[in-house]
Amino acid sequence: MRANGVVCSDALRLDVSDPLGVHVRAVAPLHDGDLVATIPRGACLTPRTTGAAAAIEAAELGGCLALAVAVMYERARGADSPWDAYLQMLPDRESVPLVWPTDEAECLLAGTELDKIVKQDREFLCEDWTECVEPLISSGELDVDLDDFSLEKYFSAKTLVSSRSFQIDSYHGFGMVPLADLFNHKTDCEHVHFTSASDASGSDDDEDDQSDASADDQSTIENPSTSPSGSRANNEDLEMIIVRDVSEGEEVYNTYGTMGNAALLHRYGFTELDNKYDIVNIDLALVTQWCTSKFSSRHTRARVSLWRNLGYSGCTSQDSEYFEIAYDGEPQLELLVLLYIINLKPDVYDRLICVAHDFVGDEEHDTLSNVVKFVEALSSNQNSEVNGLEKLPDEKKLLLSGSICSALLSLADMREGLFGSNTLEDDEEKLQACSITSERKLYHSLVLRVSERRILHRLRKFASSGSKTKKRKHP
Ligand SMILES: C[S@@+](CC[C@H](N)C(=O)[O-])C[C@H]1O[C@@H](n2cnc3c(N)ncnc32)[C@H](O)[C@@H]1O
Repeated sequence: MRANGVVCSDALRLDVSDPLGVHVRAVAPLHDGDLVATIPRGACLTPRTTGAAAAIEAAELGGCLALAVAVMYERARGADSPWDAYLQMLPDRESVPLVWPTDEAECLLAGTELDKIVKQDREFLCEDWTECVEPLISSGELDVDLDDFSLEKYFSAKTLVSSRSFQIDSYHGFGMVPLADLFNHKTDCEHVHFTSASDASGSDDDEDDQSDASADDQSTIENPSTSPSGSRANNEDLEMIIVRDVSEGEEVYNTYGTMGNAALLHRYGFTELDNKYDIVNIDLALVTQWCTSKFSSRHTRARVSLWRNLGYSGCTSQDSEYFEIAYDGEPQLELLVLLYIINLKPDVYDRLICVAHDFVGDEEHDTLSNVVKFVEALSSNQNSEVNGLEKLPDEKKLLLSGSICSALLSLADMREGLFGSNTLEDDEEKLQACSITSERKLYHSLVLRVSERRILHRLRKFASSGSKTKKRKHP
């Protein structure tokens, strides 16, 4: 296999028999360390290598937006494009939720981590198109037809960029890499790595690209050595190297990173059953909603404020703040601390706010240790608990009082309520009956729903076991 200077080992074969997409297979056994492909950087389609490079630079387009414009431009050039043969091999678009019919996406993703994100992506991409793409084409600088750069074509190009681009190096930024993008993904079991002999890949373009539908965990080329970001091109070829033995006939997998199902579906349009990197999030807004249903709004505001003054916060993205629940159902420590503070008795809370500032330590667990010790010392049942606190073997266990566990159970119910009125078992049955080939969108959205609901189930188990093993009256 040779094209545009791309060289690929004869030991690899492209299997195109699957309607769901191509697979790369080994024709002969491959061994750890084998070099299976070299790809000149100039063969990659990037904002620097495209014929539209000057216009893209003049318009100051960056990151994935610039790459999507490059893809649309080279597609519009047809046979005149040096990437014509490569582009002809690509699907028109990847079936990621961004391009699912709006009603269908809304219905299939309801309650999942992608529910809000996909709606936001659409809004941001429409803004990008109106503010950047349309003016660039209307300026006439590229001498192309606006139809080739329509909003629909922009969305399609974005799906290819999200599912097939790599961050090449600091000079090229994101690019489409022929051949390297033929390998499918397998979590933690990949056979091949994409590497460059040198140069830094640390472009910060993606940080500027707020509208990127997939800025999470962008595929990056591994660099054994790194050098400071530069503005000149590195001419060394990119390489694909075997990192795990492959038997003859076996599919050769790459890895797109360690991603949960929401990220995989968002960016690539597929999911994996039992993906240990799955998480489900609980928004801070849901916690405050629960809190105001039990206490007053004033109580809620004051307790969140104390939690913040102690140096805590949730994870943030776009305009939301949230807490992660891990695959095994364990909640993020910050959520437990917030629930702990919410549940403090008024007199304990009043004493704590006076000294909170002094309790903020360099390490998260120092702050927690200080707070818990202080609260325990004020509590009537201090004897049995204070001794155990000296070593702080596990901060999370310390926080699992009956009231916090019951708060977690309520939050699990509220989060589950976002999925609608059917049950996890209903979704599991639907998934069993669903075809991955003919009902692809339904299948992957059900895997996502089931994965997230199983985590909530494990959160309930976590909370129930916590409240059983630790019958404490405090706080
Ligand atoms: C970089 S391309 C890989 C090559 C691709 N199979 C093709 O047909 O050209 C990424 C796309 O391949 C598909 N894909 C990759 N890994 C997959 C997997 N483990 N299960 C299902 N689809 C996968 C998804 O459609 C994804 O968007």
